[in-house]
Amino acid sequence: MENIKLDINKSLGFISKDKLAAYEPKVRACMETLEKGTGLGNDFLGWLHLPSSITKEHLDDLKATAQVLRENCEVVVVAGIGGSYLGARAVIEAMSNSFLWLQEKKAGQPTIIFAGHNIGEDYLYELTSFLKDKKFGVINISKSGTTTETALAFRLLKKQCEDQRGKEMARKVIVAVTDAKKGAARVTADKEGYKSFIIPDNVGGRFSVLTPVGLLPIAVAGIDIDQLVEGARKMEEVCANQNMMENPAALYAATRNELYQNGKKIEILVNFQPKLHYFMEWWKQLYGESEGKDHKGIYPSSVDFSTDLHSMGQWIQEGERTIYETVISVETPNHELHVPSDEENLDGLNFLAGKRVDEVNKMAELGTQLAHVDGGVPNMRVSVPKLNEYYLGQLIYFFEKACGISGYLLEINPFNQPGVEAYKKNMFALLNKPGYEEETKAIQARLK
Ligand SMILES: O=P(O)(O)OC[C@H]1O[C@H](O)[C@H](O)[C@@H](O)[C@@H]1O
Repeated sequence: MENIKLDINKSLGFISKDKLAAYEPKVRACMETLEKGTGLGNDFLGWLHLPSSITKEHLDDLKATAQVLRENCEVVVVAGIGGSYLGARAVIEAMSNSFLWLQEKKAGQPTIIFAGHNIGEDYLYELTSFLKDKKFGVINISKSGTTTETALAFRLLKKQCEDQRGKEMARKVIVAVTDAKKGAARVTADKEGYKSFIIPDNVGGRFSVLTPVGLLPIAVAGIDIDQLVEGARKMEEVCANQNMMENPAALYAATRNELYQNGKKIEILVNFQPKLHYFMEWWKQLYGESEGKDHKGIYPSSVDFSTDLHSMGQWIQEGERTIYETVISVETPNHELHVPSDEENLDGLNFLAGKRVDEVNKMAELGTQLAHVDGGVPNMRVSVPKLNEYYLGQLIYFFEKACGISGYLLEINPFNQPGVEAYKKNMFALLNKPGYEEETKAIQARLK
């Protein structure tokens, strides 16, 4: 079977080949640091050999729990934020029919809804109203078990589920994914007797999609988690290659760092398949939280093409030249659709008649690549044979491994996120959270 492939040719006009080649020993050293666990953040390396260490028993346990939710729920609400929801959402949206939510519901195929990733009162009001006559379940996902957004949504959902379905059924259809010992989510799960899964200590949120954080909701959505893990396993093998040119993660890490050294401060991840929108969101957290430190780091951004060519295309073509693009290109769509011919040709589209829609999309992709490279935007391309679980698994591991290497190349700790606490501290102080009395006083004084 083929693998995903990285093509950096269209970046080489912007960086020196020799300088890129000089990354080989550095990249190898970063890979060794990861393997030996001798670098910064080395207590968060559980993701590195995660795919190859997942057992069949673990997958069976996840699938059995998913089945309980599938059999007993019309709707399953996945409560989580950041790394505790983006991976699941990325895979579920990539693998689901775009119009699933409008289709007639099938028994045993619950609708998946996400919550706990915002504090929008209208969002939560509308969600709880929608759930009023629904047989729903909840997967409460939080590594720390104390994240305000998620805890707040879960408080509402738990009560509603118990009120509507009774304590006993609620116990069956509420599942927790959290730390083994710490946090309020663990305390609640143990006290209420919920089925729970553990997020390993050494896997940070943004690297946790292949733990129950991602695997459970993905399995509930009816998506093949065996294949997802299988694809990741394959990439774990491919990305262990010491030869930089044969290791896509190493090559991607080296190329983006050399682009960065040449003033390309912003990476735009591009898709030409709207189903990949949330995959980009997952990727943004992975790279943004990992690399944005010590006043360094490429800013990860994303666009959905061709949609955003009609909104952001101008900026990308002619704006400040601090950007480069990484395109995720799906080689073959899962369905076939041809452009019909029309005798009258009123719309003038007969030049496309008989072509597959994807042929038009691919020419948009090629035309965009040529235009943007001409406009001074370096381009990398990750080609994906098909949009399926196996290749999504490959993509996930490829980007994770590259992120670890890239962070070490940048000489930061890619596995912590101290900056995220700043807003939380202020919010807790403003809300008079017990334990924040001093901060409350200080912040009130600032606001006078
Ligand atoms: O899983 P949780 O502990 O609820 O955390 C959810 C998310 O929020 C935090 O603020 C972190 O910045 C993220 O890395 C994390 O993924």
